[in-house]
Amino acid sequence: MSLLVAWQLKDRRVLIVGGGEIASQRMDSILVTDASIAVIAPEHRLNSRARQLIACHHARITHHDRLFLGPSELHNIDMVLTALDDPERSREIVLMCRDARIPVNAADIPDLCDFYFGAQIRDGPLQIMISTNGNGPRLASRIKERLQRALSGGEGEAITKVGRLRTLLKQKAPGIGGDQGRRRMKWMTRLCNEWELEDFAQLDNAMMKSLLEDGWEKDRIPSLQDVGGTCSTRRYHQNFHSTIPLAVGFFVGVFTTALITFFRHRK
Ligand SMILES: C[C@@]1(CC(=O)O)c2cc3[nH]c(cc4nc(cc5[nH]c(cc(n2)[C@H]1CCC(=O)O)[C@@](C)(CC(=O)O)[C@@H]5CCC(=O)O)C(CC(=O)O)=C4CCC(=O)O)c(CCC(=O)O)c3CC(=O)O
Ligand SMILES: NC(=O)C1=CN([C@@H]2O[C@H](COP(=O)(O)OP(=O)(O)OC[C@H]3O[C@@H](n4cnc5c(N)ncnc54)[C@H](O)[C@@H]3O)[C@@H](O)[C@H]2O)C=CC1
Repeated sequence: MSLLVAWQLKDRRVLIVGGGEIASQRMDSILVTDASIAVIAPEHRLNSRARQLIACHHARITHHDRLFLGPSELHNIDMVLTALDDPERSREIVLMCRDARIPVNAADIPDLCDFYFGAQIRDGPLQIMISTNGNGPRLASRIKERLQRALSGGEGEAITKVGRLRTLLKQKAPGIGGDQGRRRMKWMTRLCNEWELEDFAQLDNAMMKSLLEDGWEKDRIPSLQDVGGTCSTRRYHQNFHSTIPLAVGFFVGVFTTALITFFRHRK
């Protein structure tokens, strides 16, 4: 099994060796982070996506038109990803990374990887990774599709707004730990538990202000309506869906009673 972490790559340099389909997928994944990227691969064997990414992100990606030379390529590199059609060379590069104590992923040699990629779902600050620890990559992809269907699509926006609210709250009630920190965490936890996830997406600056004034300052959790929001459609649908079986049961009951009464009267 692996340790699942969200790896921060700010101010880090990632080396991608190879320029084919898998290498271009790696570029996409690393571009989401704040790392700078070096790509070593012969120009004539870059696939169209790799070519496009290198052209569009010249401030982030530096392309070196050559085969991987040796350990000198690893100078000042924090992470290495190999995606080569040459397993022997890939293995050699992994061993060079081991010597240099640089974490490495080789797309074709799971046994030698320090970490794996996984199927990813992204929505704003929300990231979900599905790992099968090398057992079934295609199944990871199918599980991703299942999870995508279960999400509303509003989660990213809700998380962004909660992030902004937490920043405002920390400005209002600063400090790390202590009584203030405990009170802050307790209030945020209560708010996140009591509101529907989608409700947070509605928060604008004015609503955040009144949430902090009427909520945080009075040590209570106002409703979404209290701060000027409207009942979320998701909650409406959930309530609506849970009402359907009750309503059907009620009408079936009324109908059956009416039938019994009707036939009794006819006798
Ligand atoms: C160990 C790992 C190393 C790593 O790359 O980090 C690895 C290794 C290998 N994959 C191979 C094959 C395929 N990989 C995919 C797809 C994905 N592979 C991904 C990750 C990983 N692949 C890591 C483990 C992830 C885990 O935990 O399961 C995903 C999730 C993420 C990503 O690549 O970014 C991405 C789906 C992304 C998405 O759809 O969202 C497909 C299907 C397809 O292309 O649709 C196939 C063909 C069908 C099949 O084999 O299942 C082979 C060749 C096997 C052979 O020769 O037979 C090897 C090497 C080997 O196993 O020896
Ligand atoms: N992890 C995964 O999800 C998957 C991994 N793979 C494996 O990933 C590897 C790469 O696959 P693709 O991108 O489809 O291959 P590809 O054939 O499209 O690209 C290979 C690239 O490596 C470059 N290259 C080869 N030797 C090099 C060297 N010494 N220095 C620099 N660049 C070099 C080539 O110029 C080319 O750009 C394969 O070994 C394949 O088995 C394949 C499918 C899925």
